[in-house]
Amino acid sequence: MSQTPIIIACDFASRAELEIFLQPFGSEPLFLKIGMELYYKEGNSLVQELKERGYKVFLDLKLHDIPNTVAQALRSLAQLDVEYITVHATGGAAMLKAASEAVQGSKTKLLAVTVLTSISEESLQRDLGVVATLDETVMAYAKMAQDNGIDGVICSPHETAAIRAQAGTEFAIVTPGIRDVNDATDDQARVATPEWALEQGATELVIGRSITGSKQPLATYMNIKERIK
Ligand SMILES: O=C(O)c1cc(=O)[nH]c(=O)n1[C@@H]1O[C@H](COP(=O)(O)O)[C@@H](O)[C@H]1O
Repeated sequence: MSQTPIIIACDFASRAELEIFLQPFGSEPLFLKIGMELYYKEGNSLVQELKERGYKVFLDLKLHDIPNTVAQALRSLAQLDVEYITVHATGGAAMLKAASEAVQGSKTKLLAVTVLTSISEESLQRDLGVVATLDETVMAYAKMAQDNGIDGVICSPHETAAIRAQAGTEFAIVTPGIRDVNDATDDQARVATPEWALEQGATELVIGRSITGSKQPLATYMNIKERIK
C-alpha cells in the first residue's frame, strides 16, 4: 500500500467517468474519496468494487441529522468497511456520540466536518450568524468531536496547527482546500499548498480538481506525491 497522504476527491458524475480517470494510474495504489455525486448515482456496488480492486475508500456523505437517524445510517454504511466516513460536527455532541457508537466494531473511522473550506470568516459571521471567529469555531467543533469519540476532523490547513496542538498526535486531521500556487481556487475560500498543509500537521490531504481537472492527472498526482515524500 502506498504511504502517500494524498486522497483523491473523485467528484465525477458516473462510474464511466471515474474509470476514464483511473485508467492511466494502472496498479498505482490510490486512496479515493467517493462523495455524494458518485455515491448517489452508483451506490454501494461501486464502493464494494473499488475496495475489491484494492483501493482505499473514503466515503464522504457528510451525514447531518438527529442522533438516531445518523446512527442507523452509519450502522448500514459501516458494513462497507471503508476507511473514513464524514459527519457534520454541527449535528451536535449527542449526534457525534451516537455516530461514534454506531461504527464501533467496524474498521471505519469517522471524520467530523468542522467549517467547510468554502466558507470564509465573513460568511460564517454574516450569513450563518456565528459570533465567534472562524478559528474559535473550528477549534470548538474539533474538541466536541474528539470528546464524543470521533476519530478526526476535516478542516482547512489554516486551522490545522492549532487543532494538532489541542488534540494530540492520534487525532486525524484531513485537509481539503488544497491548491498549488498557480491553481484556480474555484469555490474554495480557505486554501493552501500540499507542503504547507502537511507542515501544519495534517494527516491526509484531500485533493480534487487540481488532479482530476489536470490535463495530465497521473503526472500531476506523481508530482505532488514526490514533492511531499
Ligand atoms: O468533507 C470534505 O471532504 C470537504 C470538506 C470541506 O470543508 N471542503 C471540501 O472541499 N471538502 C471536499 O473536498 C473536495 C475538494 O475538492 P477540490 O476543491 O476539487 O480539491 C470536494 O470533494 C469536497 O466535497
